Amino acid sequence: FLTPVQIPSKTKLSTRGGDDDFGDVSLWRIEKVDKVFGDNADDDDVVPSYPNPLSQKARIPSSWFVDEDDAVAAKVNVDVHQTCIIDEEAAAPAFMLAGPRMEIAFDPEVSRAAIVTCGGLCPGLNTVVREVVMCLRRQYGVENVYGVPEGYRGFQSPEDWRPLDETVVANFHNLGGSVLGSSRGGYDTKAIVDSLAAQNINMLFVIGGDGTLRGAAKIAEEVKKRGLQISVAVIPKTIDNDIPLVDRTFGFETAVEAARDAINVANVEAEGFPLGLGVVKVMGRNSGFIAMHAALGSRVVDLCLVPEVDFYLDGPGGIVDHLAARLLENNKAVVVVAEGAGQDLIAAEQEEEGEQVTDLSGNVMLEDIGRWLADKLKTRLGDKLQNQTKHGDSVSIKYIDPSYMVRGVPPNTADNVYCTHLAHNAVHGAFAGLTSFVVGSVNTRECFVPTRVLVNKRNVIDTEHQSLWEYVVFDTGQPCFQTESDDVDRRKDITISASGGVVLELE
Ligand SMILES: Nc1ncnc2c1ncn2[C@@H]1O[C@H](COP(=O)(O)OP(=O)(O)OP(=O)(O)O)[C@@H](O)[C@H]1O
Ligand SMILES: O=P(O)(O)OC[C@H]1O[C@](O)(CO)[C@@H](O)[C@@H]1O
Ligand SMILES: [Mg+2]
Repeated sequence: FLTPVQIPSKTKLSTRGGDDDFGDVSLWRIEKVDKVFGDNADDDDVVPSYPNPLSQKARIPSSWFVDEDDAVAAKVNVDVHQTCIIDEEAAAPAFMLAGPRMEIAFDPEVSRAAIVTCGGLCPGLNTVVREVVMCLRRQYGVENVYGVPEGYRGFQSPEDWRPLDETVVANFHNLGGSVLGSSRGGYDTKAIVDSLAAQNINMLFVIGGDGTLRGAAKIAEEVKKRGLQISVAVIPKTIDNDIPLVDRTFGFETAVEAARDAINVANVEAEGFPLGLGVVKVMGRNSGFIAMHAALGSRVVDLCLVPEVDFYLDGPGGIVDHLAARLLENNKAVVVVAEGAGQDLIAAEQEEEGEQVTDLSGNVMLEDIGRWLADKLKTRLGDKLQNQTKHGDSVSIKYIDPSYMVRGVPPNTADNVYCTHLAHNAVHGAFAGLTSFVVGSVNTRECFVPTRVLVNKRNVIDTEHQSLWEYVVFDTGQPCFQTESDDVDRRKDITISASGGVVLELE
């Protein structure tokens, strides 16, 4: 599946020296997603082909259709002297460009599709469902589209599946939460594929986060093992933005706006009281993107704590000194703490290592860093600032945990537009006969990323390169807790995700 794109040997390529003629080199390798009808040459012969109904519509220009080898480069920073990659190993993958193909692999008249929403609720879930239905029915003429209720476990009760059409979903894009319902746990590969086969489904659209994606990869694998022709398309969803490689997940920006509102209230409270200290805890599980973006967006934050950067309370360079100085200087301060930050500090205080509590999906439940931090700061700053002010004020802590307020809201316009891109391209990918792919924006271009490239990886804040995190440290003036890691080659290592993230390999 690694088809190097050969450039004619006479192509002149500027390079840092040596002769200009490299002979045949691969400019990049295109990561091709799996095909529903088999991924080796013999199967290609049997891949059915139908004209895309879109191409029958007079007003659609042929330029709207995408060719097989159109791709999106995953790496955006390359060494300025190197305009092509000679060493195959160094070659960054490029991902297949999303979009409609002139020829499609499924007959729309007999296609039957299922849509499922899994994991935590997220602004935009219903918009994706709406747009998958609209694209299937209006652009491809598919009659039978079903909504699977309550996440993966809904496959076990096909009698509860909801027929979806343009009328049913008309107002979905204005609704928060999931009209179909979601859940955690309840995953059973065999039961899911049995149900897909029994209901003659040939396209499955899975909307979920990192956990859902792991499940979808297993479904696609089982489908392939059984020789079934079912396309499994994943639309990545999570307010945490912890899906790697893609620029962002839908719902994230809406959640950031809601978190920013909570931070602004904390600032109002902090400004309204002598030595007011606003402390805000925000969701994001093991990544700090919501905290980082909301802190930057509000511009009133003196300290932003994220899971990716360890911090300490006491002593030189600790957060207590930093906040004490800010409170004495401005008579107020605001702290944003991501819910996954500081878990090591809480664990260090617990006598014996407790049994890790997990949710129904196996996610480790987090300790409440917000309350823990507010309590610690109240005592430490109380002592430190005692009698430091004219009226002998002590610190006045205003603790805000917006919790589900950041994800239960309807999607903002930017997320609704993004959901439309993702949903329609998931349908185009399925009709192209592709499977086990995640549709997402990489360097602002929608493409199909093979699910296998994303499984067991997490998008985390990039604290090593010129990225958003640097602006946080500049803007808040907070202690920079990172040690200088000199083994980072700043030129070649890149930030793939536009939200200032890099890929963390999970063990
Ligand atoms: N490794 C796995 N294999 C199969 N299914 C999984 C796996 N991990 C999670 N799932 C299933 O995927 C679904 C969603 O997972 P999870 O609850 O972790 O939410 P998520 O998809 O990560 O979304 P979010 O992070 O936004 O909550 C659940 O039904 C869960 O059982
Ligand atoms: O929905 P639950 O099970 O309460 O889980 C909350 C978690 O879900 C998320 O909203 C999405 O993963 C996290 O940010 C948060 O920690
Ligand atoms: Mg998750």
